[in-house]
Amino acid sequence: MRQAFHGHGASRGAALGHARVRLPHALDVAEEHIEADAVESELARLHAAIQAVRGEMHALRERLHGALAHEVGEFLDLHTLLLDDPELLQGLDRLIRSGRFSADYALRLQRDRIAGVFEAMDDPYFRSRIDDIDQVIGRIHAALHRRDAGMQGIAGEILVAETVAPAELVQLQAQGVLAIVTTAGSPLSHSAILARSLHLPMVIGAAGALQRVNDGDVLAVDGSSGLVVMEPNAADLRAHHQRVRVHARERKQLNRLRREPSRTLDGVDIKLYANAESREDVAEAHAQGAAGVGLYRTEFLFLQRAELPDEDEQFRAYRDVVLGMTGRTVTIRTLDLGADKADRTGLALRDEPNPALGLRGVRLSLARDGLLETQLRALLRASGYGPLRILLPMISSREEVREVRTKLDSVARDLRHEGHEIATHVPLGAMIEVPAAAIALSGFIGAVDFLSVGTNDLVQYLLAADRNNDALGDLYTPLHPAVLRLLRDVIRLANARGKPIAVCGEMAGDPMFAPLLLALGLNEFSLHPATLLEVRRKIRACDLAALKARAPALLRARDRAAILQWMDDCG
Ligand SMILES: C=C(OP(=O)(O)O)C(=O)O
Repeated sequence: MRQAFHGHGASRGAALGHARVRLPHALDVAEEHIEADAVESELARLHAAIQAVRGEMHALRERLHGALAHEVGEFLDLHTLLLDDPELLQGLDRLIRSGRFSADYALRLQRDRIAGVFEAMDDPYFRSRIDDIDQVIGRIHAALHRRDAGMQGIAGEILVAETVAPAELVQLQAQGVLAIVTTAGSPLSHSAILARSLHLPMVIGAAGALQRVNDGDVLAVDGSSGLVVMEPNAADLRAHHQRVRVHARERKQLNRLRREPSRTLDGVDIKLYANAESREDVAEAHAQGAAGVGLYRTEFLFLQRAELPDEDEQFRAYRDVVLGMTGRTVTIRTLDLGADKADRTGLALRDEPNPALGLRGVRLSLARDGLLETQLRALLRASGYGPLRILLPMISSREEVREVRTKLDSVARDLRHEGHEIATHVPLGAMIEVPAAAIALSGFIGAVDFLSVGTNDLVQYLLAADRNNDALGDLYTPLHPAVLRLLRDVIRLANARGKPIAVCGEMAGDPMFAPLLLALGLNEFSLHPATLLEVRRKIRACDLAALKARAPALLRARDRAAILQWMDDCG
């Protein structure tokens, strides 16, 4: 019987196909004992399963590159850590050896024990990690029964689940899943962001779908409006086919925008730069007609390896980005390790009590002998090949900018002395992501050449809401009056002082935020190339003067609902 579910459209695109339902993970295994002489073979079965999961995760990581390697890699690292956790492994062995439990039941006992510890913690971050434990244990359980935890045979089907982890999303896409429908989660979650960059249709928060939909039911999914129809009737099918036609036409039209300017209806050119962290991203940025690279994340060079890249290796990487953009400006951010960007080089501290507030970004670069100098040397050498700007992460004070500036000048003198060809002026900019930097900007704006607002971190620090904690749901959002007012102040000051300013957080890559950012006076965006054309299309439909006239109403908004209303009114 026809039934409709309404969720949030998290990633555009329409899909029609059979449902594959995955009920929330519950290891519903009854208590099961084994004979004494079966202990060794049960242990061997378990160890083989764990080994198979390690192999699966390794293979998954090998398939990742570019932004995916960074975004999904974090989750894979966490899952690998959990998989190698001695307490988990020894606990399982103990339960099988001494308790004579089957491997399945031992897994269930260990899952419940670890989840119990996490559930009892006050810290919502740890509570939210139970999902990761379930995924790791679920993978081992699937491997014990030689099933693929990534749901084999899902090609051409639509997954209906409570949530889907980012790492899984990549695997599901590789397996040919048509679309994803979840009953929980937020459109700003990592998985939603990832689905958008993978162009995989996704609806989030389709309440009731798990209770009503069964394997094999036919679903029509609209990733734009968030509508999911089970057993669609003739009218639904017509609507679906119409959506597919519209979507195909839109893609075609979008592709035509590659060579068009990002110009508002009233003729103002807006610069759309790309965020990148790999050769592939740079090539895509170039192909989509980005004005340049607005944020090149150099962490990519330092992650997933034990030894530091030396000056020459860094130089070659930065030079290739500059060459790849054929004369368009390239903005390279100095190392932003620490907090959620964990490394294996031993540079970042391991056990900080509060890593997001710890030794990260420029603080780490300044604290480690020679680290910044080596990177600045490599960057300045690359500046001999085309326009390059240097961007500093996690700036919170004037002193930090000055310290880097002094080092930059001294490194430039040395390089010239050594006979290197470097640009006469390499602009130095600061990320505005720490509220203190935003508030005290007037005190150091004179010391920088440009600014880039990292809204991902700015929002987390301003609202005291961890960006990686899905349990916080709507609390982590740019749709807060404090965020908008701070953005307005920072953009206004930069514009008044003639300093170029971009927003380079996820917010800039979501077309729905474009009118709001334009109203606040922003002229430059830096975003993942996957959504660049959609943002360009949105900008081309905006009347900048009209939006600016409505900015006071936006800034008067007292809550999220009022901001959303403003966004609705302004299209
Ligand atoms: C772009 C940003 O930096 P990160 O690489 O930490 O997401 C940001 O914080 O908005």
